[in-house]
Amino acid sequence: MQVFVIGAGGHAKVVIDALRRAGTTVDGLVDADPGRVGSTVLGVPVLGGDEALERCDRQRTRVVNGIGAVGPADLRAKVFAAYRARGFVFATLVDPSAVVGGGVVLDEGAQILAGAVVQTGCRVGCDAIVNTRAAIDHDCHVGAHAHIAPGAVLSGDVRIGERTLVGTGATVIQGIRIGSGALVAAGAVVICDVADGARVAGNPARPIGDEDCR
Ligand SMILES: CC(=O)SCCNC(=O)CCNC(=O)[C@H](O)C(C)(C)COP(=O)(O)OP(=O)(O)OC[C@H]1O[C@@H](n2cnc3c(N)ncnc32)[C@H](O)[C@@H]1OP(=O)(O)O
Repeated sequence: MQVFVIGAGGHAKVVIDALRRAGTTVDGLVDADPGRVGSTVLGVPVLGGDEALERCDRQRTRVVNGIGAVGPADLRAKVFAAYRARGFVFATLVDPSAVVGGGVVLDEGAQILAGAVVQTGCRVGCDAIVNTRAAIDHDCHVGAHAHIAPGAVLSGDVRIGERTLVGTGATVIQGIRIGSGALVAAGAVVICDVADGARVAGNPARPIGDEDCR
């Protein structure tokens, strides 16, 4: 099986490193920036733009999303959809230092990174990231393309909508529902539900901008 990482920035670097720890060789990177073609990331060559993989046998190729997200993950989701439409399959990635409980469901392309903990009964949606040392307790559902950033904590039975960012070091108490395309700021403590598209920050988390925290 050949493995290619999409993107050649910081998240791609972390993903390559995790894949190697898991015993997987990365054959190349693709990146939309023509200026990066011919360069290397951790010794892995940037082969070209999206067209670079066109002739790959889809059955013998896996791709890994190396595009990070510091807000709602619109670009990451768009790239995932475009590659799926071209017949590519995304590899699911679990860093060997992560703990994944019994019965956890990881959908296609989910990424569980170094030191993360995903407790029993959780589901991590397509292309979602559980980043470095994030902790997700029992029975949480993380939506497709959502990003649980480094050190964030979800207590039990939390729901996170698609493309939502739960920022670095944020804490979400048990049973909370956070909508799609939302943003929880770094360090926030979320004690009430958050609407689709809302941005919240602080302890307790309150809206920044015009959105409601219900
Ligand atoms: C491996 C990796 O690197 S993964 C990366 C993960 N990254 C993150 O988690 C970053 C999450 N982003 C944040 O927390 C950002 O600060 C954001 C998105 C919430 C705000 O960013 P911006 O849109 O640029 O807003 P801005 O910095 O102008 O702040 C707007 C207001 O919110 C406040 N604010 C911003 N961030 C926070 C925060 N984390 N906690 C509390 N208040 C905050 C600001 O003080 C400001 O308040 P004011 O209007 O009273 O002055």
